[in-house]
Amino acid sequence: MTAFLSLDGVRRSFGDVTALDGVSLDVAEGEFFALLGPSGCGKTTLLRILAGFETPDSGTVTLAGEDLTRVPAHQRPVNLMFQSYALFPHLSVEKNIAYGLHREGLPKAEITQRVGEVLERVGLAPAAKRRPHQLSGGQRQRVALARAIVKRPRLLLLDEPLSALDRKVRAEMQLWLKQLQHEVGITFVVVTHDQEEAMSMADRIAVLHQGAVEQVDSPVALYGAPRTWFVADFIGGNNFFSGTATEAGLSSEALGQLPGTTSDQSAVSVGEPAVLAVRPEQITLNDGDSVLSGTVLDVSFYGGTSRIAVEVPGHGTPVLVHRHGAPVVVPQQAVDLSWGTADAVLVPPSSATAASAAA
Ligand SMILES: Nc1ncnc2c1ncn2[C@@H]1O[C@H](COP(=O)(O)OP(=O)(O)OP(=O)(O)O)[C@@H](O)[C@H]1O
Repeated sequence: MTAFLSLDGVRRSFGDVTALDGVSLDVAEGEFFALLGPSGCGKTTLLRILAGFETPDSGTVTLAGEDLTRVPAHQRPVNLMFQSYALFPHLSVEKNIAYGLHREGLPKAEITQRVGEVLERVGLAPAAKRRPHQLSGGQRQRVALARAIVKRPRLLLLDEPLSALDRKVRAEMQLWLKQLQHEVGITFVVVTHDQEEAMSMADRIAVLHQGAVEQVDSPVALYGAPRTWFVADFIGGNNFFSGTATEAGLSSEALGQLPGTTSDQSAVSVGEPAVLAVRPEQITLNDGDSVLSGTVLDVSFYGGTSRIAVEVPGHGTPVLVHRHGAPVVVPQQAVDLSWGTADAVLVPPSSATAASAAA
């Protein structure tokens, strides 16, 4: 991959809080890249450093071969779309969009043409004369995006772009945002704490934890081959079992041999302490094999999927199983659980996992 945007060893502390602890990342041109992590992991600080609103204590930021680390925000070919959208309430949609171009002193005819094009692109041409308060949340969000892309930045930064929208509109906008990015070809870096949002939109995701990058990968690779316990826990649901890594999975004192595999990049060696992560949808019930036996505690039907909690003697937390369609088991029923070697991943243990797996 040829890097378009590169961060190299970026550090930033606020007093004794280390917000970024040596972050290195490469983003390709035209990529839709997500920075994902829980509150306080440093994603906003990283975005502000990319925008030029914050200076790293050390490390560099390079865009298209140019060192941007000391370049002021207004001289960067970068635009940041704020979470709050920050639209001017007294200006019409088209004037909100044109505002930045007027400030750049572009000729009127060019402004009219560019604003017209962008209004069409975001589907807001019929609403051009309206004020922000006459728009829905989704439409306001489109105005904010139109205002950002009309300036034709090389890099567009989006801070939790969909967080103000309700669930249904958000799902529509995720699709729309991805299509828009594809059409305009601008490199997007989006910050989100919502893993589903990152997974549904981004080409690649950097998972941040306590100011450091845990893993950078495609959504499918993050889900299927997490390298660390944190990633396995943060991306989707997982059942965790702790024990010792073996050639064919995990050896657990209480549960015996559990099948699993080591992901290519994870740092787990045979004979060492490890945690086995098993996705609820990879576990089958009563299919003739038995890796674990237990008793059904609870069954819930979510329309399309059933979620079954199974109590397994020797394991402190219920094992969760998802299956398509209506439930085929009932509470108190004895069940056999099974999964294949390729369906579960070994990751290095962490103190938090060891505690919850043994609880
Ligand atoms: N200006 C500041 N002064 C002091 N501490 C700060 C400042 N900005 C950020 N921090 C601290 O740095 C850490 C990372 O903050 P940051 O805002 O980057 O996290 P985040 O992942 O974006 O979180 P959130 O999702 O809650 O916005 C936090 O512990 C935060 O309290």
